Amino acid sequence: MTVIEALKNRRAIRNYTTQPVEKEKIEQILQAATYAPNDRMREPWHFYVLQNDAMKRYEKMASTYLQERFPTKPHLVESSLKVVQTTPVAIVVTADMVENDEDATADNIFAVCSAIMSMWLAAEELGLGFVWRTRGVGLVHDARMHTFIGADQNQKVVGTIFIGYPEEQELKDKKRTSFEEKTTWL
Ligand SMILES: Cc1cc2nc3c(=O)[nH]c(=O)nc-3n(C[C@H](O)[C@H](O)[C@H](O)COP(=O)(O)O)c2cc1C
Repeated sequence: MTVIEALKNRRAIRNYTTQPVEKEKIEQILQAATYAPNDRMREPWHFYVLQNDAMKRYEKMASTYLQERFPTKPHLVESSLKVVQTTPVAIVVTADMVENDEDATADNIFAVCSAIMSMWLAAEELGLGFVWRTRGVGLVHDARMHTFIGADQNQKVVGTIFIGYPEEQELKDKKRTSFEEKTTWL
């Protein structure tokens, strides 16, 4: 598989089989992340891997959050929790924030985004489904996730990654705007 092919094939995969994900594959994905470009080699990422009991604790925390956030939408709460229950592995990725340096902090977040994309492509090559979540059960924008993983004060949660072997499913093509419409040649 060429890089261009992996880029074209890559999709957000949200439904998984019950097949466990081998530790070696999780490690390959984490290793891929560490090759990402990053300013001044700060390597500003950290990965919190959740499986088994940790996923159960995550589900409990997500349940409290979702019920508070969507008190009038029990179906949404239920379907969101099902997602957590049926995901074998989640990886919460943080970026280091640099005290009194907003620009360096932003660059660290950009580097972590690059690392997550590398993880996504590695998962594609390894035959694993992958989605980067921020909203809802992703809990990236809620302090509870930060507390749950035991992150330091200087770490910012950037993504909650869900990984598993993909369930057979037909994915609708997503129309992509051509680069011509998104490009200005100066
Ligand atoms: C920063 C970021 C946040 C995302 N958050 C979510 C999310 O909270 N829930 C979700 O289901 N998908 C999430 N996604 C996945 C996108 O919805 C998905 O990539 C997009 O619909 C394009 O589909 P594709 O990845 O299959 O090409 C996120 C993707 C990115 C890059």
